[in-house]
Amino acid sequence: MRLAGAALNQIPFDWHHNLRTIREAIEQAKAASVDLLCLPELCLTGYGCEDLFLSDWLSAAALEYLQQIRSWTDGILVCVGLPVRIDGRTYNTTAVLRDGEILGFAAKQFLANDGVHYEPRFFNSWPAGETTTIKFQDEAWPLGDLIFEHQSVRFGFEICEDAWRPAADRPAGRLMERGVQLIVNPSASHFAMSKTDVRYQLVLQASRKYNCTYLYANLLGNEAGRIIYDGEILVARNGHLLLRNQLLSFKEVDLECVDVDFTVDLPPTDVVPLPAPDEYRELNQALSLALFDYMRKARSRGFVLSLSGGADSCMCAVAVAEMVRLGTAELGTAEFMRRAGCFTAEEIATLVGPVAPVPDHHAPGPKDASLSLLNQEQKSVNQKITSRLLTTAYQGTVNSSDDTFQSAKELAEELGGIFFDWTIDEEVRGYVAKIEHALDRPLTWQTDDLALQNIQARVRAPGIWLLANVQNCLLLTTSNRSEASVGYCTMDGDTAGSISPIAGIDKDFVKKWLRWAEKELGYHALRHVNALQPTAELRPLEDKQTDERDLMPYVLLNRIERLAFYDRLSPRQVLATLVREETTITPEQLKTYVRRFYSLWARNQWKRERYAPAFHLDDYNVDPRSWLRFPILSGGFTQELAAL
Ligand SMILES: Nc1ncnc2c1ncn2[C@@H]1O[C@H](COP(=O)(O)OP(=O)(O)OC[C@H]2O[C@@H]([n+]3cccc(C(=O)O)c3)[C@H](O)[C@@H]2O)[C@@H](O)[C@H]1O
Ligand SMILES: Nc1ncnc2c1ncn2[C@@H]1O[C@H](COP(=O)(O)OP(=O)(O)OP(=O)(O)O)[C@@H](O)[C@H]1O
Ligand SMILES: NC(=O)CC[C@H](N)C(=O)O
Repeated sequence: MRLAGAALNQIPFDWHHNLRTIREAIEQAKAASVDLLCLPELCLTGYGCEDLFLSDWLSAAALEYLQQIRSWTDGILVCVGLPVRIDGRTYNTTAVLRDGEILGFAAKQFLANDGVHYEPRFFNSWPAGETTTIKFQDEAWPLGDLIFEHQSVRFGFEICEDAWRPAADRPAGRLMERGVQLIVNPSASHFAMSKTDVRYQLVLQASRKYNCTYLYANLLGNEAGRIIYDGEILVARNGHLLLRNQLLSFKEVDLECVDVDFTVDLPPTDVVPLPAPDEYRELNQALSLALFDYMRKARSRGFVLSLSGGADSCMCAVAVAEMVRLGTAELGTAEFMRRAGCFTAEEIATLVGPVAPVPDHHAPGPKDASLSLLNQEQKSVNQKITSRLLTTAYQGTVNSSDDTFQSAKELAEELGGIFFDWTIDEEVRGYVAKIEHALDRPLTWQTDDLALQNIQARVRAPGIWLLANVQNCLLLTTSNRSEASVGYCTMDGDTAGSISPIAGIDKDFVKKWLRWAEKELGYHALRHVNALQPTAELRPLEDKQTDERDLMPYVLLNRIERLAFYDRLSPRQVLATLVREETTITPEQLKTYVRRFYSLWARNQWKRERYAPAFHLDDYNVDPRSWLRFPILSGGFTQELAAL
């Protein structure tokens, strides 16, 4: 039997788009003589419809649209994910279609309720062993804990989270008792660095443990704004890996197939581990794809960035250039520009000649392209595209240094982005003078340190917003997770913007990634920033302000953050862990850092609530709208910290 999975890049309740990609996948599968095709979880509506899943109309519309898909399934069995609402309860299901008929709906039994997932808010879990009937017009179909048969192969479902539960709970064991040979898993499993390894083990070990064939297909791309899907497709049999695709493709449909002969036994084998994932490369691909999808789905014309020459803004700039490099390498220049949605046919023709009307489904995947050196011609084409998609500005003050200016200017030139440079001292002086006049006293660094820092960061916002508005672009804000944790940012100043691409990753990782990008991606201009200490450059230069002097070493900040909010330890436990781990810092100093972290954390929840939408990239983040909820007003750990 020829099995296929198709990763789809969907958009919440964009029926036209979602049906088009589903149809495209089915057509590709038919052309490849596929017998059974698995599409991702909830691919008909999109996974990220949020509270709309609670409305009657969304599921009703999905069932209507499912009827259109029936006629595309002649000669093939297709699994299509959609919500079904029965008696005011919504179930997360996969419809099984064949030869124009709906055979039934398998329903998800375990709902994802951790990290970025809030499924129990929208869905009800389906009880194991039960079935019901749903009616539509004059037809009725079974729904629930079902098994199916195709070409004499019995198969059943685990829908995403179903497979992440302990062996005693998950459906697989019960499916085996019912004689199933194939488990199909349609998923919407969010990207996080290194997560592919966990998924690989899950699928391979299940195929081994249950002595079965396991077919897994994930969603693809930045579906709804924050969460990225890597489009992983896996097929395993009795511990053998039969198929694993390139992840994080820029294609809308990534179909992969493999033949399995169910009439012949395959002796079980121990699972061969994957090589350790390269997180720098993974992040590069995920960030590039996330930006591309966000830009085109928001119907924007590119990005504007206040480029300080420091680590955070340099990383954001490189990410846009990498979006162009990886996207053109996989899709080809013309198709990349067409999909970006903001280039005219004339612009595309000028850069690449006559536009190819049909995308090439067999173009190499992102892995092939990610680290290969570009020829000079493609490099120059990419720079021209980047000049349309990235506008940057250095906005200096008397506190800015030549080092950061050079870093910003050279990087923008190397990437091909537009670079402007102006100073904001006049505006800062204007505001300060107004307030001095109003208060009838001078503002000084001795009395008004933070306020004088913040006004500089804020004065940078209106100009860069104006530039973004006139160009119809998204303003990138450069905050990282470490800054977000301790509120080391000026609200409505350097937080101003419409997306925060790197707010999910910590500052230490940002610095390491930039060193990797200089060496592996060959961006030589990064040598400047890689030689700099992170600094806000908001105090007079002779003050030698650095982030780590204001706060604490970033590695330590990151460790405290993880212990406190990923491992969920108490302040006392965090301190005890640090004292055990850190041999070069005194316990008294560690106590100061722990106290500083927790008080800044609690005081700055309101800032995290106001960050621009951020991508989920690491195994956790501090965004209250995706991973980590925390009260805005609280006791602030006062007693816990006093007791340390
Ligand atoms: N719970 C709450 N809900 C709502 N608002 C609350 C609040 N608690 C305080 N506030 C208000 O917050 C305001 C203070 O916040 P805000 O004005 O943002 O400023 P603030 O947090 O006081 O200071 C900003 C910090 O970020 C650092 N910074 C700024 C800019 C750039 C960089 C860099 O790394 O480049 C670093 C700077 O060195 C300083 O340490 C006050 O007006 C206060 O009333
Ligand atoms: N001179 C400047 N010109 C333009 N933008 C600036 C300037 N200084 C600060 N900014 C903006 O404010 C943001 C916050 O500054 P921050 O210091 O946190 O980041 P960074 O300068 O990119 O990195 P680092 O902290 O490593 O120096 C910058 O990323 C940038 O968008
Ligand atoms: N959609 C889901 O059920 C996803 C949950 C699963 N734990 C994952 O992260 O992949």
